[in-house]
Amino acid sequence: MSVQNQPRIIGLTGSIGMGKSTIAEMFASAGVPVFDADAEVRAMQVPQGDLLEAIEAAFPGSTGPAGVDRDALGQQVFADPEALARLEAIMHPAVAQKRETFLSENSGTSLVVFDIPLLFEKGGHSLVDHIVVVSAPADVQRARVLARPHMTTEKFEHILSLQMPDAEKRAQADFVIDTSCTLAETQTQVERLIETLAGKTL
Ligand SMILES: CC(C)(COP(=O)(O)OP(=O)(O)OC[C@H]1O[C@@H](n2cnc3c(N)ncnc32)[C@H](O)[C@@H]1O)[C@@H](O)C(=O)NCCC(=O)NCCS
Ligand SMILES: Nc1ncnc2c1ncn2[C@@H]1O[C@H](COP(=O)(O)OP(=O)(O)OP(=O)(O)O)[C@@H](O)[C@H]1O
Repeated sequence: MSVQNQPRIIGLTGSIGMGKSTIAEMFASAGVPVFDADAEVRAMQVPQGDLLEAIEAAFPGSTGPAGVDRDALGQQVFADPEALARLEAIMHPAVAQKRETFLSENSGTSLVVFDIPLLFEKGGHSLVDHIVVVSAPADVQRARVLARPHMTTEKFEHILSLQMPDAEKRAQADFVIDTSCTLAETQTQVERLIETLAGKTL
């Protein structure tokens, strides 16, 4: 939670394919600094990335000249809860450290966003002041995800089963942004939300 001289923190989350990354970009273009947990994960998995060695040690053969082979590692860990927990134990403390650095770099700002896909699942909701859940009807979500390369119905359904159901996320949200409308309409929802939160006292 924010303390004096710390920015107010918006926790931005949502299940696979709901439009969270798109909304995060809208916050960033409105001038609100965004901490992107997924981008930090990816940055630590490229060649020379901070965690390449640790990942190779835990998952032999999962890295190469192009860094972590995310498709292959994804297939392995999404199929095996113990392996996923092992990967998370490597990634999450490192992401937490990057988040602290981001906060100290933005200590003069009034509002920041933590874009964290697994905000509820991993207890990150206790770190933030306002929870924003990005949501869309299940059929819209499914169509978006199945249109992605390397995605199958089985993989989509399995990832969904690892995530808290959308209805539960919405029930715990302070604000819900619906993305089943046009991008322009979503943009308006984001701008209104920033106005609301900028004027709000905790
Ligand atoms: C396993 C990896 C390599 C697969 O990469 P890939 O590019 O194939 O998939 P991507 O990252 O786009 O994830 C696809 C979907 O799965 C979800 N997902 C990712 N990690 C997890 C997880 N640990 N538990 C549940 N869902 C997850 C994402 O939110 C997304 O909706 C990658 O997801 C990873 O390194 N995950 C572990 C780190 C992590 O927990 N990240 C979450 C943010 S801290
Ligand atoms: N009104 C809308 N708001 C947001 N996204 C929309 C909207 N209409 C269509 N889309 C499209 O839906 C897709 C949402 O993908 P996005 O990567 O933002 O989802 P995500 O929730 O971050 O997914 P993941 O959890 O898998 O990373 C994008 O291709 C985006 O252009």
